[in-house]
This record gives sequence, structure tokens and C-alpha cells, in this order.
Amino acid sequence: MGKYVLALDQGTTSSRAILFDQEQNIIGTAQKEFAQIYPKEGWVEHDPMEIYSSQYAVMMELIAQSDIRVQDITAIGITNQRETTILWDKETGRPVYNAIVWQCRRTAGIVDDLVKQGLGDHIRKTTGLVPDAYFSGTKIKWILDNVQGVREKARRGEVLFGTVDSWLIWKLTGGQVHVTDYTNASRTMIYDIHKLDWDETMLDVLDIPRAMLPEVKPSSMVYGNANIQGTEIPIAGAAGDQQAALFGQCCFEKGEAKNTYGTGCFLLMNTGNEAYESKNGLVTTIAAGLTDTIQYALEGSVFVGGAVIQWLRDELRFITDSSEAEYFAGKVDDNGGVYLVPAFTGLGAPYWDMYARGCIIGITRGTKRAHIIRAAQESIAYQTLDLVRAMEKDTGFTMDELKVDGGASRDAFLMQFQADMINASIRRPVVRETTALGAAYLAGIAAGVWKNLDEVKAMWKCDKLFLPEMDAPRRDHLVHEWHKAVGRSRNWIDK
Ligand SMILES: Nc1ncnc2c1ncn2[C@@H]1O[C@H](COP(=O)(O)OP(=O)(O)O)[C@@H](O)[C@H]1O
Ligand SMILES: O=P(O)(O)OC[C@H](O)CO
Repeated sequence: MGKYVLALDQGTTSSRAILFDQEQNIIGTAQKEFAQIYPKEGWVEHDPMEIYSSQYAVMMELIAQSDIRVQDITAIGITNQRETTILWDKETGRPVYNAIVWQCRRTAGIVDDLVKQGLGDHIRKTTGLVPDAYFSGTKIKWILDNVQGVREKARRGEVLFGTVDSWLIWKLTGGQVHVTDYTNASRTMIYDIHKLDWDETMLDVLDIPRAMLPEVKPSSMVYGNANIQGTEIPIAGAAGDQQAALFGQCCFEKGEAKNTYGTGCFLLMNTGNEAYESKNGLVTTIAAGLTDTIQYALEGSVFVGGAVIQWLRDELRFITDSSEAEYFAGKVDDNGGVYLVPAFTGLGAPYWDMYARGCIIGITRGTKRAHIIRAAQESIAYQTLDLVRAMEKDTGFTMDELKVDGGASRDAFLMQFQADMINASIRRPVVRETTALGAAYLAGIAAGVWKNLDEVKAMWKCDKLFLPEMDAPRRDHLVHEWHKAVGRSRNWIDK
């Protein structure tokens, strides 16, 4: 019997389970969407029990529908939406509040206070991040401040904090193991990415007790076992989804980069053992690796990427299926002068404007539905372009190739337009489930399914290459207009 690795990919909108064989073929997948909770304008929550139950359900569905025996699953790898914050009672295993999702803006005021106290520089230097409500630290504080009695229990280690990886490992090991990995810790804004320890200053200012924090471990090792139908299966890998995707794209060398087009867009470049401090609005983060020897990455995070296509479908009802966006883009010669800035939850990198909101601008009497659909797709590529240019400035590298993955990378119009905008080739892999593949690599290497990085890299296959075709004057004009539109969306909400 062969060896199989089960990847659990807990994303922002759905939980997925994917089974890989030793040749990296996908043997089966199962996926379940779960509820997005919007209690107030700009707030986003998930039910942690639904995160767990949906993840558990797809895992069991996949096992039930595949021909393999549970005993043939050598290891489980976990990858997750990052920053999303869960606090739970150690005794009962029940969450004390809903998960506060990475997109949630409720702690913008707490972040402003940190900046007023002069902590901006400390946050950048120590955690590698920029002060923003995106990261976990202020979300933990919000729950400790707003749910009665929780801070006291947290001080006694009776309430625990975890990002989604921690929460799933805790649940799957029957409440035995409270850990996270370096990649997830590096997204909390309370972790020192140089000393590899929780940062006392941030814990102090946010009044977060150390007793509630998980132990931080490498991304590839056995954390504990999950008992599945009586069989103990090692959980042997964990990484935040964007770092897992960088790993799954085999960007093991300094200078290699990938962009994932999921709900948001996340551009990461491996920078080796060098932690670049961005001068251009990017963040420094820890890349997934096999050991305690840290590799860093520069990251640009765009909050709304593929989600703008979902919005066209679900709210504007301009399309009935995401795949129609590509068709409509081809129905017009150009964007007709229309630009859409999808700053639905503010703007992430490189602008970091918590108070920006979306706009569609350049509309005339001649504007058609297809122009707006096209403008939405173009906005994904322009936002990525802003990240690419910021990364080139920070590192001095010229990006002549970008690997891509994620749901919206199916859209061939978007991929070609992206190649045109960055004026570099775009390489799309056969396995677009790169996030899950990265988690599988991390777990599979720890469990001996694959020997090393060279072995997994030798199997990586390209599906399609998109080469730039647009002339420079046309590109420059579009980019100029895009930046004008971004200017209009900035600082929209009154503080
Ligand atoms: N054919 C398509 N064209 C454009 N966008 C698409 C297409 N298929 C899916 N998407 C977009 O991709 C996103 C889902 O990608 P996925 O990688 O599954 O995201 P996540 O892991 O963030 O849930 C959705 O926002 C969806 O609108
Ligand atoms: O769930 P995704 O794929 O949209 O990823 C979310 C990111 O991890 C947020 O930082």
C-alpha cells in the first residue's frame, strides 16, 4: 500500500480536506463553506465550533469516499487562515467568544492608541509587521477587555489563545496539545520574529497574559496524534496558508515569489535568512521551514482579491458563477475608463489605510456591466502590481517571474492582464491547491513520506505560462489612472 498525506486547509470561507499520494497526485477532496458573521459594519466573525466541525466533517467525508484505509494515511498537515483569533476555556474546550476574523476592523481604535503611544517603530522592528487591526494582538485584547472574567482566567492559564492552527490541533488531539508554528506566531503582532519569543513589551501594553499563549514550534514536526476511527495519525505539519503556499510552490530559495489569488491576494517572497525591514509598506514574516533555522519572507497582503468577484456574483448579481467574469472581460475591448477600488475593509499593503472604502469611478453613460466586471478583475491585478513594485524596491531584485495559485488564478484574462501589468511571466502550476500541497509537504517530510526538499521539488509541474504582451505606454496609462482611483478611496471613513 502507498503512503498518503491528508492536508486540512482551513480557509476564510471554507474548510477543505485534500488527500495526496506520494507522487503528489490529488486522490480526493472535500469542501464545506461555513457562515460569515457580520455583527456590525466592518466586523467579521466565525463560530469556532463551526470552523472545527466543518473541518472535521470534510476530513471524514474524504476518508469515507476514498478507497484507502485510514491506516494508510501517514500524516496530517494543517494550514489555515491566519491572524484569526480564538480564545477558549481549557477545561470545557468551548470558545469564550466567536473567532475574530483577520478582516475584522473593530480594533482600529486600539491600533491608533498604540501608535499614539509611540509603539509603531517597536512593532515594525520586533514583530516585522505594521500596526494594523489585521493582526491578532489587538483582537486578543478586545476579547479580554469585553468578555467578563476572561482576563482573570487567562492569567491563571484557564483560558487559552490560539490562531486557527492551534485551535484545530487542540481539538484534534483531544485537548492535549497547545502549540502553534513560527509562521502563525509571526502574524500575531505580539511575537518577536528575531528572538523567536513572545514580546514582553507588546504583551504588557495589550495586557495579554503569557500563560494563555501557545508554545511556538517549527512548521514540520509531529505535534501530537489525531485519533481517527481508532487509528492514531500524527499531525506532522502546520503553517499559515500563505507561507504554506510559498512552500507548496517550492519557493525554497531566496528571491523566489508567489502570489495567491484567494479571498485576498498574498504576495510572498522568500528572503532567506535575511529579515528585510520594508520601507515600502510590506511586512516581514517567517516562512515555513523544516527546522528551527528560520527563513524569512517579505509579504504584501491585499484584503480583497477574489472576493471582489464573489461580490459581483452575490451582491451586484452581475454574474451567476465566478467563472463568468473571464467571459465578460472578453466582451469589451478595454475597461472603458472604469476603475474599481475594492477597499471594502480598508486597504492593506502597501497603503495600510484602515479608513479607506471601496469606489467605482470613471463611470459614463456608456458604461456597461462588462466594464465594471472587467474593472473588478483588473483591480486584482493592479493591487498585485503595487505589491510587486514595493517588493522590488525593498529587495533590489527584479521580479521576472511570478508563480500563482488560488481560486481566481483560474481566470485566464486576469492572469494575462497580470503578466501585462507586472511585465513579467506568470507561471501557474498543475496543482493549484498549492496551500494544501505545502501543508502536505511539511507533514510528509516530517513523517518520512518524502526525503527532502529536492525530492518534492523534482515533482513540481507547470500547467501554463502567461507572457507579457502589452506595450509600455498603455500599461503606464492604466497604472496612472488606477493610482488616481486609489487616491479617491483613501481616508473615506471619518475617524
Ligand atoms: N473562475 C474564477 N474566476 C475568477 N475568480 C474566481 C474563479 N473561481 C473562483 N474565484 C474566486 O476565488 C476565490 C476563492 O479562492 P480560494 O483559493 O478557494 O479562496 P480562499 O482559500 O480564500 O477561500 C473566491 O473569492 C472566488 O470569487
Ligand atoms: O483564507 P484565505 O486563503 O483567504 O487566506 C487568508 C489569509 O491567511 C489572511 O492573512
